[in-house]
Amino acid sequence: MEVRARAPGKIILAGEHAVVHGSTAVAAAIDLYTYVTVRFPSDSGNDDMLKLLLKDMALEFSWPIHRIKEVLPNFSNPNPLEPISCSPESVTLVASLVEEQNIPEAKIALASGLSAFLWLYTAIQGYKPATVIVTSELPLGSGLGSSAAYCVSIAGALLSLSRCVSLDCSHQGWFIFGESELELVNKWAFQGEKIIHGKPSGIDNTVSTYGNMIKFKSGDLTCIKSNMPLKMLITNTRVGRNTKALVAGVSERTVRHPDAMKAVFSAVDSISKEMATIIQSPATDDISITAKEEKLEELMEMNQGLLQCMGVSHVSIETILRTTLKYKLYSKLTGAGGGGCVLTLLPALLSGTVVDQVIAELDLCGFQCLIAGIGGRGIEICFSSSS
Ligand SMILES: Nc1ncnc2c1ncn2[C@@H]1O[C@H](COP(=O)(O)OP(=O)(O)O)[C@@H](O)[C@H]1O
Ligand SMILES: C[C@@](O)(CCOP(=O)(O)O)CC(=O)O
Ligand SMILES: [Mg+2]
Repeated sequence: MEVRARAPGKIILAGEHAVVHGSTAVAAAIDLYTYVTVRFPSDSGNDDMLKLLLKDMALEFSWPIHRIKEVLPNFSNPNPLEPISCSPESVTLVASLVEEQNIPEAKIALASGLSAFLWLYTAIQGYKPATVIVTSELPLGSGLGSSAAYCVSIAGALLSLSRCVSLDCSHQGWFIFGESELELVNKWAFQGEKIIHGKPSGIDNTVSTYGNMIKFKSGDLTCIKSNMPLKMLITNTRVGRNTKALVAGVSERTVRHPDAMKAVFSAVDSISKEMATIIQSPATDDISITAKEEKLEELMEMNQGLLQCMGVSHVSIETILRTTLKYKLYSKLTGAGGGGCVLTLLPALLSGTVVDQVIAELDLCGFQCLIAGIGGRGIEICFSSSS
C-alpha cells in the first residue's frame, strides 16, 4: 500500500507580512502542486531506514531508524489526532540529524525542509521505516508557498496512513479529506511551517489545505466566492530569498518603529478587507467588472507601497513594476518578497497581444512568466496498492 498526496501552492493577493502581525490577508490556491508519496517497507524492501527522495533535484537522504530513536527518544508514542507543538529543543535535535546528511552547499536552504520532514514524520508515524518521494511543480523559495505545499502534502500523506484516521483505501483516484481530517492536516502542517518560516501566520498552510480563495486573520479563515474573472500573471524574478529571514527583518523593523509599523499594518488590514469585498461584490457586465478591476489595481499598488515601507521589495521587483506599468498594468510582490514572484492583474478585456508583449519584455529581462489557475482545490490524496 502506498499513498500519494498533492497540495497546491498559493498567491497572496494582499496582506503578506502584515498577516504575521495580525492584519487581514487574502490568498488563493494555484494549480501548481507538490506531490508526496509514502511507501512502507513491504513494498520498497527498505527495512530499517527512513528515506527521503527529492526527485526533482535527484537528491536522496536516509536515516537509520535506530539513529532517529537515539536522537529523538521522546517521539516513541505519537498520537496523530493530537498535534504537538515543535519545541525549540526538538527542532535542534532534528537539525542535528539533518547535519549528518551530505547536503550540497548550493542546496543548503533545503536543511530546514529536511528538518520539517523528519519532525513531522517521527511525530506522526514514530519510528516506522519508509520511503518518501517528493516532487513539485512549484519553484522553491519564490513566494508561491512551496514550503506550505510541502508540509501540507507530507502531513496529509502521513495522516492518511495512520490507523487513527479511517479512510476508504479502495477509493479510486484523487479524493478530499473530511472536515476533521483537513483541520488535523492544517495543524500538523503549521508545525512544519514553523520549522521553515520561524514565525508563520498560518495563511499558506491554510490555503494549501483548504484550497479556494480565503480571507485570513489571526488563524481564522473565511472562504471568498469570487464574482469576477480574476486573472493574474505571475512573474518570477528568479532572485532567491528566504522567507524566514524576511519575516524576521520585518519584525526587527517593527521593534525599531512600533508606532509607524502599527499604522502600516493597519492600512494593510483595510486594503485586504476592501479587496475581499470587491472580489465578492456582484458584477453583471463588462463596465462593472472593469470598475472593480480598477479598484483592485489601486489597492495592489497601495499594498506594494506598504510592502516597500516594510523593507521587503527588491530591485528586480521594482523592474517588473515599471515594466508592467508601461502597459498600464498594475503589480505587487507576492509572498515574502526580497525577490521571488510578482503578481500582475490582467483585466478581463485586455487583449492577448498586450499580454504577449508584456510577457516577451519580462522574458527579455531574464524573468520567468506563468499564468496559473487560481482558487482551485486544496490537499487531495490517492491510494494505490503498490508500485
Ligand atoms: N519540494 C520540496 N522539497 C524539499 N524542500 C522543500 C520543498 N518545497 C519547499 N521546501 C522547503 O521550503 C523552503 C522554501 O520555503 P520558503 O523560503 O518559505 O519559500 P516559499 O514557501 O515561498 O517557496 C526550501 O528551501 C525547502 O527547505
Ligand atoms: C510573508 C508571509 O506572509 C508569506 C510567506 O510566503 P512564502 O513563504 O514567501 O510563499 C509569511 C507568513 O504569512 O507566514
Ligand atoms: Mg514559505
